[in-house]
Amino acid sequence: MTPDQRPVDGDGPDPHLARDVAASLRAIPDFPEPGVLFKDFTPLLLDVDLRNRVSTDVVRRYDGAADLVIGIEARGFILGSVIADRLGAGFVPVRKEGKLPSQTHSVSYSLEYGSATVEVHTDAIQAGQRVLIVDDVLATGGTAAAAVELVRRCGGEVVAVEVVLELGFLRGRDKLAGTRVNALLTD
Ligand SMILES: O=P(O)(O)OC[C@H]1O[C@H](OP(=O)(O)OP(=O)(O)O)[C@H](O)[C@@H]1O
Ligand SMILES: Nc1ncnc2[nH]cnc12
Repeated sequence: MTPDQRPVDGDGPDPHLARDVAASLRAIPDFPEPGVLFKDFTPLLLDVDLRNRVSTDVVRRYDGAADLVIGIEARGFILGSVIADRLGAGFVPVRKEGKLPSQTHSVSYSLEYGSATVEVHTDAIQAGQRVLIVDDVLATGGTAAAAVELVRRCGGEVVAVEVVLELGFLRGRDKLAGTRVNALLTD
């Protein structure tokens, strides 16, 4: 049975997923600037089976519970769109400043290396829609908190923030009080 054919319901948690994801991540010192240990998840994307196990794990948690999935530019687009497909949910890109062509809501924040502004189309999320936010890494929490704020400005309801890796020492969850946060793996 290929990973895509595995049943979602009744298929219990994947007991070795966190271990296998941890083994696939690559740590690059001093990227993108001195002092940052960058966790690179591109090896995970190369591994078809592992990538499918990650999305299966997320889909199992939110099957029927989300109308939309947000992926945050750029790395959040990759798993976010796969998960949206498998949930049968619409996909909403949250993009860095100036990239979305129509009217936007906009939130600025700081992260482990620098600061940024993210935007969403004002008409992408309708009032009351249930929105799952997907990204690869939760570090300081600035990016995820900005995405939560964008959903609220549109009148949507945040179901949860789902990430592959949480850098616990940066205490990103502190910026997400009241929001369900799930990480496959915490460092
Ligand atoms: O919790 P935070 O401190 O906000 O950091 C987490 C964010 O940092 C990375 O994105 P980055 O802005 O580097 O953009 P990229 O996905 O385009 O590489 C990562 O993909 C998260 O979105
Ligand atoms: N240390 C880190 N590795 C990968 N992505 C990140 N985003 C913010 N901090 C990061």
